[in-house]
Amino acid sequence: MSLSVNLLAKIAIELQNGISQENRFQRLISTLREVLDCDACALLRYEQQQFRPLAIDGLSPDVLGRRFALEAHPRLEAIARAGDVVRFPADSTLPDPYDGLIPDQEVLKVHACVGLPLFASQTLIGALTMDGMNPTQFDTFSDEELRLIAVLAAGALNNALLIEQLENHDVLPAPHQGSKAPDSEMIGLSPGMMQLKKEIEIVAPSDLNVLISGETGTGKELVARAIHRASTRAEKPLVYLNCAALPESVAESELFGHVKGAFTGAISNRSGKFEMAHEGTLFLDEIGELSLPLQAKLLRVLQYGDIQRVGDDRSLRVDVRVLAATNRDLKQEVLDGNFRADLFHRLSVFPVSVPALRERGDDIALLAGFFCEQSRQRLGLTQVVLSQGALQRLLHYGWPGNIRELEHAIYRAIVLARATGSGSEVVLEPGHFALNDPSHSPTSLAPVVSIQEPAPLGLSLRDATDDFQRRAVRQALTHSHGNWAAAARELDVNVANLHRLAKRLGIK
Ligand SMILES: Nc1ncnc2c1ncn2[C@@H]1O[C@H](COP(=O)(O)OP(=O)(O)OP(=O)(O)O)[C@@H](O)[C@H]1O
Repeated sequence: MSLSVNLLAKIAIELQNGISQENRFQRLISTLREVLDCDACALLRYEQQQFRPLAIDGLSPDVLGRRFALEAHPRLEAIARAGDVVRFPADSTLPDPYDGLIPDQEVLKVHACVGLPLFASQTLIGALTMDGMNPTQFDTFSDEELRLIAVLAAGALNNALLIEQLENHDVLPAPHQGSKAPDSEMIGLSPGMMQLKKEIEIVAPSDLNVLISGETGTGKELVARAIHRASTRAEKPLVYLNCAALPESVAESELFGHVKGAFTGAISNRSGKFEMAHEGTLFLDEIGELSLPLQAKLLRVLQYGDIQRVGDDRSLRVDVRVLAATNRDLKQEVLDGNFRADLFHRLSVFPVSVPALRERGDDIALLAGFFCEQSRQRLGLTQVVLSQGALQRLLHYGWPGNIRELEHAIYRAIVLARATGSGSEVVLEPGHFALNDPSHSPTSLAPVVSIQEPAPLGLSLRDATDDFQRRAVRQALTHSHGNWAAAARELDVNVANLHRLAKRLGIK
């Protein structure tokens, strides 16, 4: 079958109809899959040397969260470089980015594969990929016909992107709104995440202080980065300070700096985080851990916009936007007398709440795909596939440690699967995930695991050490009913160090 005028007209009309719809990309891809009779079809956006799936049909849901770096995917690189229709030979040995990701096709052997680069004013903006299990599936379509589809799809994609920009009120991208760095992209399409992204867009260009709340590991730091990146201060520094890891003795100097001789050890003048963040943004992580005396000093800066270095009488004016994050219920902390009400109101001019992973539905699949692809590259593997069983397991787990826990779980599962399997293609099965808490409630603690159990075989020394430390910390937290100070005493470590360690291990 070749494309009749009627079929081409159908594609054009469907594309046009879909443009203003929210699911515009999905409509585009479903029409193409039907008309071209593909087994799998994807529309990818090209940005910063990587392809990002915008819509997929016939592919595993986690593909939507994967990011395909050009350098790591020779087929996609060929499409990006070609400038025209690319028909891969059915027996091509170039690895296929969708190998193992088409349901019921565990291994993509001989198959038909066509890639269409999409251009707007000679700039590559995306690609369409089509896969068919019948090696001759696309032979009936001429290059001319496929080119026509590419032109129609490129037009639709470009229009949709323009509409998106207009809806976001940025007709032309301002310099400070440059594309996000690939490693700080916020993955997620669930209603909660879409709402959060909207709120970030609204608040970023204002100069308001923002209080970002959410459970541990939900991505509060990522939200802070996104706000800074989309603000008028983007070209200036974003300075980070974790209030939980701040020993009381040096906290004031860390925040406001000190002058030479202010205290023993102050051998020279030193600027604090506020000065470093001048004209930029200061991100105060775990603000709920700040002591009451320091809260009073912070409030002063927010009120009057000046600071005093420790040991100095003079005031320095600073222009800093403060973003603060907490996983505590700060309102409750105010009621309990642990947090100043006036500071709370100053910080939470615009409160933003980051949803827990268990409330994000299918985002779990997207994030799992994102971390599979990230770990695949990190470990130099050819392919990492999430089996249906494993995906179901992830979807039904409570994720008390949220995205950080998912990220670590995927990485650990891949290391395990690699150690027990052979070759560089890894399939993650439910057994590779040690998730013990399917009925998580927000107050439940991490599962109790005996630290006597040996580490799983096949882990590197570093992974085995991490595994042991993770168990020890969890056990101490269980004994202390979640009281970090008591857990730190049991483990004989400093509480700030324990917070840091737990964060690195994905426990908090
Ligand atoms: N939407 C997301 N897409 C991709 N990665 C994410 C997303 N949200 C969080 N992450 C990743 O999860 C990890 C934890 O995120 P982050 O440190 O921002 O969480 P947090 O809420 O600040 O945690 P804590 O309360 O412990 O400080 C990071 O590696 C981050 O890159």
